[in-house]
Amino acid sequence: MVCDDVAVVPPIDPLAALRALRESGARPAALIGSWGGFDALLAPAPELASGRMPDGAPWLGVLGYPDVRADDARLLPQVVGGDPGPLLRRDGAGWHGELPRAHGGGRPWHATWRGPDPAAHSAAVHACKEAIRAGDVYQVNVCTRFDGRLVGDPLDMFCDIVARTAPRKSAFLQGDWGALMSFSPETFLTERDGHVAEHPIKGTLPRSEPPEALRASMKDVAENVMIVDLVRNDLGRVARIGTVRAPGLLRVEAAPGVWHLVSHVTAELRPGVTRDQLLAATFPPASVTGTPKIAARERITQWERHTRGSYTGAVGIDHPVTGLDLNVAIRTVEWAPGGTMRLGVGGGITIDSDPAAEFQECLHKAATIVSATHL
Ligand SMILES: C=C(O[C@@H]1C=C(C(=O)O)C=C[C@H]1O)C(=O)O
Repeated sequence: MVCDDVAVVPPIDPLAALRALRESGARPAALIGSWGGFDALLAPAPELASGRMPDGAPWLGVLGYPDVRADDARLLPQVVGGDPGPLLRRDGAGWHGELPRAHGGGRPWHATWRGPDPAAHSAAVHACKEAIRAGDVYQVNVCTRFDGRLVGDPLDMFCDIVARTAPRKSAFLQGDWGALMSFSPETFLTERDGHVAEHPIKGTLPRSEPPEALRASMKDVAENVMIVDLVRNDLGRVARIGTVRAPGLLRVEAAPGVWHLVSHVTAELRPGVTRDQLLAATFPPASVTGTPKIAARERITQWERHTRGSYTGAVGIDHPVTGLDLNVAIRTVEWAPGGTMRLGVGGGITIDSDPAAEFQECLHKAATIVSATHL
């Protein structure tokens, strides 16, 4: 195609399209990777408001982790969502919807991060192992946090990190309340025509290790299977009897910087189950809480030093063209106007956990985000 100074070619790369939408003055949202049968969904001007949950109408947004520590306030509202409006969608056949005609270039940004406190994390891991020994819990996902500052527009940080790392389920949301940059590899929950699925991840090794080592690790396999059982239990509360299945167990998949073990659990919803009931049965996600779930959530609030915020909640969409499709909001950066950022990291703790190795695993999970600079 021939371009001159004035001719403008519609961008076909979703990240270029996202940047072009910014030039039009709107505050676009984006879901990029694998979402409801599409590899990119762009909402040029979504109507996002604090507190709006999925209720069966078209919805795009974030559901933050519900629990808070009394001494650590949230950075962003717990729930932000609303009507995505017209969606630009890209699949194997190309784009559906009219792409912006503007050209959207990148702008420089600079992020600085302070890492989590190893001693506090280690204390939480020890407390967890004691609780497992006492028979209170079997596994708890124990988390900590990086704190950061961004000079620049979070949209540019999001685009550069997605371009470099291609997470399976990345998402970008923004508003007066702040912004969310989600670089998640994990699908939490999908639903379409009564078919429901969860794809829990549990088991992690850095990409420098051979992937076979993950399937050979008793600890990682046990961690995953415990969470599959919890997911089966969660879905069983809203599924037709006899329909909960685990058709794929312990598959090794590549994610930015790490290998993961991924399992797949499916079910048929009982007729009449509402979005509210489905989320009440399954949210917050099994893989980022622990088992038994209620006990694990109580312990998390005692042992972790930080309110998780959006981290370990879910980001996604509920729409006639995609069905319900939510990620687990891990590898997810919260940004508040002014530049403060938070990035939670954590992992499943079992009786076999070594505190130092668990801390190292947190660093591996964060590495592709906290080491990123403007390209
Ligand atoms: C909690 C995180 O990840 C979760 C814990 C995992 C593990 O323990 O192996 C793997 C994927 C996630 O379900 C995180 O990335 O912060």
